[in-house]
Amino acid sequence: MAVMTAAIPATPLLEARALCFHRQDEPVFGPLDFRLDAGELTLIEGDNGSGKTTLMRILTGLLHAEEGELLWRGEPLHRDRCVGDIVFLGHQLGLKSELTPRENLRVAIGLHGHREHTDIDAVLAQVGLAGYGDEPVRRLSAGQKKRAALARLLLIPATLWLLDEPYANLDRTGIELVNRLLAEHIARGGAALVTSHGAVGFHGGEPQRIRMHA
Ligand SMILES: Nc1ncnc2c1ncn2[C@@H]1O[C@H](COP(=O)(O)OP(=O)(O)OP(=O)(O)O)[C@@H](O)[C@H]1O
Repeated sequence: MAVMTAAIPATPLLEARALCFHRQDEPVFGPLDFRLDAGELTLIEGDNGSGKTTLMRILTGLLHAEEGELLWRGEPLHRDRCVGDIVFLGHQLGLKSELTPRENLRVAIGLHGHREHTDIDAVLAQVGLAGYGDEPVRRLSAGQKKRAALARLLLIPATLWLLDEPYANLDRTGIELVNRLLAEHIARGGAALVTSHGAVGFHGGEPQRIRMHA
């Protein structure tokens, strides 16, 4: 006799259920529902001011959404529980301008851990900063600073990348670099939420989309 077994849906990496955010009682966005699984890339789309950066800040624990649920691996998302597992690259790149890229990367590894089989020199070369590792960050161009921030993504073992306008300030090879890094991250079972006002030339198939509106 054949035994029928119902498929049990796997717990998503990240799930939002009826998530809403208000400022001074004015809605910024929501209710928002989405799920993100390992090996998936999702684009967050919306007009200026629709709440994309706000959502990213909520996901990193910098802001709190009073309404709705946010689950990380099936449990309420708390910053302490996902330190090192979620990394945010926003408009502020999180680099100390007096330190060199190499020193900044050492700090990042010290705070968030070190991904296996990676080293700083190889990663600097990968992002096009070979020869700039020992320059203070303040002497780098905007695009070079962005590349130094992208290098951090490669060195720490985070599963979820939150990238807010990752293509800003990058030239054509930099844009290709972001697309390649995303494709590799997704292929090794990582996940990414990405905002962009430009077209995203992601190589790993058609991404999911979240549309933000108040
Ligand atoms: N620090 C703040 N204090 C008060 N209101 C803010 C603050 N930051 C953002 N807002 C407001 O929250 C709303 C959402 O802003 P947010 O930066 O999340 O939008 P966004 O979709 O990322 O916009 P953009 O596409 O322009 O980057 C906007 O109306 C904005 O004015």
